[in-house]
Amino acid sequence: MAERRIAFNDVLFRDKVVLVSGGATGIGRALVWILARSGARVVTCGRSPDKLDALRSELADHGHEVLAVPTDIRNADAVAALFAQMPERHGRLDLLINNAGGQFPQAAIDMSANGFRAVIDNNLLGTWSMMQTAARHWRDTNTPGSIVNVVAVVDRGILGAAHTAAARAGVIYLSKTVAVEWMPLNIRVNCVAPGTIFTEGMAGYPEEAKKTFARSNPMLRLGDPWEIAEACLFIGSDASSFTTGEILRVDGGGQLWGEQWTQGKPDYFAG
Ligand SMILES: CCCCCCCCCCC/C=C/C(=O)SCCNC(=O)CCNC(=O)[C@H](O)C(C)(C)COP(=O)(O)OP(=O)(O)OC[C@H]1O[C@@H](n2cnc3c(N)ncnc32)[C@H](O)[C@@H]1OP(=O)(O)O
Ligand SMILES: NC(=O)C1=CN([C@@H]2O[C@H](COP(=O)(O)OP(=O)(O)OC[C@H]3O[C@@H](n4cnc5c(N)ncnc54)[C@H](OP(=O)(O)O)[C@@H]3O)[C@@H](O)[C@H]2O)C=CC1
Repeated sequence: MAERRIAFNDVLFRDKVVLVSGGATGIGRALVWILARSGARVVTCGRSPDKLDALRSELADHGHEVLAVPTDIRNADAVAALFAQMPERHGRLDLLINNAGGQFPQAAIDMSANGFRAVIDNNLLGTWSMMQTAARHWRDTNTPGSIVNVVAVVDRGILGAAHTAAARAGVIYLSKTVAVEWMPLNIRVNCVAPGTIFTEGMAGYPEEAKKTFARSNPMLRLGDPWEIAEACLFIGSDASSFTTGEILRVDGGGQLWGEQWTQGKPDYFAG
């Protein structure tokens, strides 16, 4: 990531302040790298201080300074404290990328109330807390802003992940709604929906399921975190200044052809 080619020039983000949630691993880590190398001042957060320390030192080894603040996006006080640090450190915020999230694969019929709630809390309520806090900051400082929410391709549901399908659909329709409500505040709100992307997050999925992930799209391969990061850069930046309320699917065509079973394909559908 220190060397990889970037599709955009290095002017787009020079001196912009960008907050990326969940930046220590996977797609978030690619985002932090690409933004830092594009000249942005990057702030990130996550629950694990150890993972954030590792990220910070990896970037520092290549001359990039990143502010990484342990924060659980489900905790409203922690989110407020995170946002309070930014003006102090960087003077402003230009772009928020809500990438933090996660779920576990399980048949909907077996989900406990608490398990379902945990995923809604993380992906819908946590993301909303970040969105609203950012919007209030931009309103109160009378400055423009841009939000990118990393969601998922929910058009055909997400088999074996009903909780996250519900949460991501919630984020998509929240985004469409506030894209209009917040336009008078000069805030754009868009979503990037990754297909199946090879990240650390895959560790929690059964081997049987993982063997089939490449067949979730007509390219017959997994996506790469960098491919999602570049899409976020495009839609979050001035390169897409006339775009708001949009969902950019980056899934190798998976919304058109392919199957994704997070728990493996049941016998009923086999053959
Ligand atoms: C986004 C769409 C993806 C679609 C699928 C794509 C398929 C291929 C993708 C492979 C690549 C990865 C995709 C990713 O999304 S990667 C991101 C994955 N990363 C993570 O999921 C990590 C973050 N996840 C979590 O932190 C947790 O899973 C979560 C937030 C959901 C819960 O955290 P919390 O700390 O609140 O959890 P608790 O331990 O307190 O448990 C709360 C209840 O949830 C139940 N639970 C938790 N884990 C499981 C499990 N593995 N199986 C069943 N139930 C689980 C837990 O039992 C609690 O409920 P109860 O009190 O009733 O027991
Ligand atoms: N990979 C894929 O195929 C797909 C991924 N996505 C979504 O893209 C995003 C990134 O996924 P990916 O990179 O694969 O997964 P990872 O698990 O690698 O990354 C998720 C990051 O979010 C952080 N995080 C999770 N919950 C919280 C929380 N409550 N507060 C703060 N940080 C949190 C994690 O750090 P920590 O555990 O330290 O908090 C972690 O660094 C997620 O929202 C994911 O669901 C969507 C579709 C497909």
